[in-house]
Amino acid sequence: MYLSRLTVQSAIRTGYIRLYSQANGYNDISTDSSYTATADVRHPNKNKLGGRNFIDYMRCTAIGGVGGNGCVSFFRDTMVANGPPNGGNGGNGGSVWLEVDDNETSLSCVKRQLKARSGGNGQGKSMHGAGGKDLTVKVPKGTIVREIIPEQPPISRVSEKGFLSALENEIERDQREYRQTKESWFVHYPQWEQRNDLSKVRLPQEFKAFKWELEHPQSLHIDLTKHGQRALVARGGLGGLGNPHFISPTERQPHYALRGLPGQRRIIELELKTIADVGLVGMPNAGKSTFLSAVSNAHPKIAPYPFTTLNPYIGTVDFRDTFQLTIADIPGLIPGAHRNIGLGHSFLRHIERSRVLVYIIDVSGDAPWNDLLALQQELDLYHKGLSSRPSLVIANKADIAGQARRNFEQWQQQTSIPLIPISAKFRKNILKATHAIRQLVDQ
Ligand SMILES: Nc1nc2c(ncn2[C@@H]2O[C@H](COP(=O)(O)OP(=O)(O)OP(=O)(O)O)[C@@H](O)[C@H]2O)c(=O)[nH]1
Ligand SMILES: [Mg+2]
Repeated sequence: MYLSRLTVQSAIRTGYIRLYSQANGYNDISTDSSYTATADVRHPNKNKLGGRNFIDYMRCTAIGGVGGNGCVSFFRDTMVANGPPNGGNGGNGGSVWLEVDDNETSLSCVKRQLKARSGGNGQGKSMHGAGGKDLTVKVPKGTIVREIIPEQPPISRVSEKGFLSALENEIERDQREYRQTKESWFVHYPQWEQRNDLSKVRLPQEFKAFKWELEHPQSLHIDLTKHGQRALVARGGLGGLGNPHFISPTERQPHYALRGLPGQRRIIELELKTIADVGLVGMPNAGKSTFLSAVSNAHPKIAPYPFTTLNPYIGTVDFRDTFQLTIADIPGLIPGAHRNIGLGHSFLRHIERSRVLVYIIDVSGDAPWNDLLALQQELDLYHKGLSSRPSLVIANKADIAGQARRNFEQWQQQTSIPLIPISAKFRKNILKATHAIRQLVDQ
């Protein structure tokens, strides 16, 4: 059966694949080798598939709030014409945090730009500015945060010949730039820009340290794995200092104050790699979602056409002795998934961290053992050695008389991997399957 790229894409998106498949024998899709050989079904952005908003990878910019400026002000009263300085300090800018929340399942709520609030400016009468509010963004458990370091500008090259003079020029330019930037760190009293001499003013140590931190950022790589875990992704800028801070024996009435510093700015990459004890792997239509809904509290969509499940579902299995297991159901895999056929294999990241893999195979199909080999091959092509994780095979649809039993008996004789026949639809032999899975997880 040949399915053109457009037909399948639009059919999946609009749900028409059900009609299309019913007319063409949809059950053959997962096992028909011509399907895998000829179909070139690509999804440029699987996240947008079907209008769903499940997102497991994104890039965003985190920007800490700007610190408020310090204030230049002097005490004034009816009897005091030139009182002492009393400008308040600026408030610190807010920081951007990521926090794990178990109720989140996708990165779809994370905005492209995460910006915290700025600090308030200082005011006269020693009134300090308010601190900017932090921005806390909720992310699902299993989110990995990495920083993307922008490309550095090329280092200037100095020719061998005029080496010393070129070096001198460069140092002079650096000093000029430093003076200019130092000027820009201060606010002046009105019409005092020319009169203020900032050459001898020393910057506070914490400002220098913060500036150094801004210019030499530590790269970020955090794995958020526990509920409530927080990660600081962009620090808010420091608030500026009011003019009383600059009083010295030689300068009793400073007419300048320090500006607030900008917050950290980072481009970060968020990747969600779901954390579940068990990952379900299988061809489309094998009954993965039916199995998950039979054993757990999850209710994924179940339908008799391939690629019903388009994003991972996590279910929790409760045992009588309060033991709990989490199981991840992911979209079906087909041979060639590593070449982006079907839904591709990018969603395999959601079972990459599972300790145990459970293959759900439709035992009523032709040569189900070939399905297992194809799945293992795809797993290894995604991540070498992934298929050697502890695993077992659930031979589903054992209720289909005749073919299922013949296949199962033949298969059992030729394999060493544990095979458990079940009927997920009719809830048969489910307990045996869950206990076998638990044993594997316990090991
Ligand atoms: N007869 C029988 N049918 C089953 C059994 N388990 C699942 N089915 C049917 O198989 C079809 C596909 O089931 P799903 O659970 O959606 O399959 P899936 O593996 O999640 O499929 P995708 O999400 O598309 O990868 C549905 O019509 C189910 O009713 C079973 O044990 N016996
Ligand atoms: Mg499914």
